[in-house]
Amino acid sequence: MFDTAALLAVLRRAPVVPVLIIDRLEDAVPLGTALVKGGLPALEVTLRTPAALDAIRAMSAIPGGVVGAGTVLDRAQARAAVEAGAKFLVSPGATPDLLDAAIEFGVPLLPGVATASEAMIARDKGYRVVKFFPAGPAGGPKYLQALASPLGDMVFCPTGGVSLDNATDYLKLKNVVCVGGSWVAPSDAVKAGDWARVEQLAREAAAIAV
Ligand SMILES: O=C[C@H](O)COP(=O)(O)O
Ligand SMILES: CC(=O)C(=O)O
Repeated sequence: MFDTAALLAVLRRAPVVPVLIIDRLEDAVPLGTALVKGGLPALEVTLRTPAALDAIRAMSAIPGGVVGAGTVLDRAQARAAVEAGAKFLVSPGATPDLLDAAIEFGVPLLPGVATASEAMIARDKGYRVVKFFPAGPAGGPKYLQALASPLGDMVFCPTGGVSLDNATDYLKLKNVVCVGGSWVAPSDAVKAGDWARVEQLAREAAAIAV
């Protein structure tokens, strides 16, 4: 059975889960440290770059952080992420095999869904916490609000097009537990090694009040 409590324990630590694309391994620890210092402990390292798995390994040592893997597309990637030390997994969509694999591995998975049917497929496997992706293009807060009554026992982490400006529109919905977004780690700041800016963006995100 899927461990909903373990996933919620990670997602409830802050209103925002940073979605990270790490090209240079040497950026991983200072980037993660700035985010954690700013108040965002749950870090989603997307498996979109060759450095991602090593980044997860390195960032797992950051005090106060909880490092997970994003863009997990299949069972093999889920296994590799868990072996690298990922404490949670995130996917843009969900296949039945990925949903099963996370349960078998005993690692919390936040599977992506964009429709009621996709949410129901995850729900059938025991998932009650899912990612709404891509949140903005798929319909934004109004769409998600419309799912709250029929899918009354599910909660969402909207990701994709979320920013400091619109995060509250999602976070005030009763079926939203947190939001995900890359805006707290802009690629120009990461390239420049501007960790003070990242920490400040994290601080603003962590302080979002609903
Ligand atoms: O691929 C996109 C990530 O899920 C985050 O989306 P974002 O860059 O709009 O915050
Ligand atoms: C979209 C996202 O957050 C992911 O790639 O897992």
